[in-house]
Amino acid sequence: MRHAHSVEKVRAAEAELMARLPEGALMQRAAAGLASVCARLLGRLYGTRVLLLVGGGNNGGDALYAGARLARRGARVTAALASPRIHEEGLADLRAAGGRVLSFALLEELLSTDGGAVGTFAGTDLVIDGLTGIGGRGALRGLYAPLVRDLPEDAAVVACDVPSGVDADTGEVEGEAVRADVTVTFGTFKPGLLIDPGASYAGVVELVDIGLDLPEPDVIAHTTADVRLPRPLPESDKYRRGVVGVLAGSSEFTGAAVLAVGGALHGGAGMVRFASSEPVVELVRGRWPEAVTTSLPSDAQSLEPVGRVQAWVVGPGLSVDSRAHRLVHAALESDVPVLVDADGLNVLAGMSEPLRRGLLDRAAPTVLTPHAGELARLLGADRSDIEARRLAHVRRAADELGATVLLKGSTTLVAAPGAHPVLANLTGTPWLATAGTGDVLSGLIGALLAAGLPAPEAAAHGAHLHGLAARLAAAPDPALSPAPVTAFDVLTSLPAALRRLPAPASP
Ligand SMILES: NC(=O)C1=CN([C@@H]2O[C@H](COP(=O)(O)OP(=O)(O)OC[C@H]3O[C@@H](n4cnc5c(N)ncnc54)[C@H](OP(=O)(O)O)[C@@H]3O)[C@@H](O)[C@H]2O)[C@@H](O)CC1
Ligand SMILES: [K+]
Repeated sequence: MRHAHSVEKVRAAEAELMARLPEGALMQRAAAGLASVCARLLGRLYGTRVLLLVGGGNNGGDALYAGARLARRGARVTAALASPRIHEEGLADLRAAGGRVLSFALLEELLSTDGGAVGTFAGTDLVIDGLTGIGGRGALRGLYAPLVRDLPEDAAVVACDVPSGVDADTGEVEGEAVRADVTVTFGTFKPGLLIDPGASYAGVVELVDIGLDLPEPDVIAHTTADVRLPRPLPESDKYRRGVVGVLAGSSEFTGAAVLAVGGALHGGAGMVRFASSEPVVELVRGRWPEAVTTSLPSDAQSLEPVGRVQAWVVGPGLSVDSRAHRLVHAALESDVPVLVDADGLNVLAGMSEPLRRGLLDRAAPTVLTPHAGELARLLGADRSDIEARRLAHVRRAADELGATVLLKGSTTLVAAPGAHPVLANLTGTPWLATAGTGDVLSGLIGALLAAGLPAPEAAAHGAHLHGLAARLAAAPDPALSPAPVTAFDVLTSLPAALRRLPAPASP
């Protein structure tokens, strides 16, 4: 499990530790960790060319001390000073170790010429980015932005703590930011390293322990070893493994129903009950004879004819007409966990606030699985604002809507109401950005809810498995390059993804 803490918590833990350590000891721990990762990446240090991007804060200090360590082992180190104020002891140490310095004035002049710094930096083997760390705020200013634009293309880039230009707390990137191959982060992950767009700038993240004593994390991310599902016992019958009810599809959209039912079946449901209008039912029955189906008349008021279920999935391809409204109402008025997706969310977004609040105020858990556009409609917010500030919005949505909210995206986030850590799913892949994959996900999470998993876990584990399945579908053989996948490929790769999980936990 990866833990990430807010800047505020990191600063408090640092202050507490620094009070007990000799002056500068913590920075030396950070610099030693950074230098050792760089040395490992370079393999041979003697004669290699290292460029330090040095900002005006302690992040720059880390880079200078790490550069001095590399210089003492034979590397040719140059520090580009991007601020008129520089960590003095760090700079003195680099000079003492034989490092070269490109002063602020010279750098300013260089960056203002036509070719910028590109020519001067040519031949660099490794760049250490020490412009901003947890103290970085907003778009890069001054020399920082043009410097980042002029980085040598062939060099490996190692970010110190956080890629400069990425907001450590949120992953927001305003304008320019360093694209790192590796980020060496200190003490704990920062939320911005796990959440896009920041996560996509961080490359491989290496954690260096500097001895911080940290409280509860703000964001967590699972590895596959953390995804533990209940084990079906020898005496488990289909009811104990969980019966999922799927309410999906309309005359306009039929495929979503097939995919959602398939997601539930491949996700390990003991049984899937499916209900919709007759033509959709026929299609689902044709593809999944194992599903138990019910044709509902368009004016059906109750879900009683469908039979007893342990969780409902409502929404994929449902349309937003009066029938869709009745089905969403009926599912949410039940006493079992409900997942609302796609058109189900649009139905909720179209309701008056008091009506929606009343429906979502239920004893059993509710999971909502919007993408940014659907969440924007639900919260009355701007889609681009949701994309840029995903963490804040998913937290707010969970609290305001009183439900577990899974916000889809290249890093899918899961938040539950209250002060719990938000989960960032790291298995996502661009291959998942294709029509119908969301329908598979809703069926899959429905199966996990029906199996009795708490809502946040069902959503988190569902997202993990779904991403893993997409990766396996895109590249079944890791030696081959990945190929585009369809939602159906993701569906049929779910069993392979499930086989990668650790041995299931006993209930
Ligand atoms: N504390 C500790 O014990 C330890 C801390 N450690 C290290 O310290 C780092 C935190 O250091 P920090 O607090 O000095 O902040 P930092 O990230 O260097 O940034 C501040 C500088 O950046 C500038 N700046 C900001 N935004 C900017 C922008 N958009 N565009 C341009 N400039 C911008 C800002 O300028 P100003 O706003 O003051 O003009 C200021 O000069 C942390 O990430 C870790 O690496 C480790 O050694 C372990 C021990
Ligand atoms: K940095």
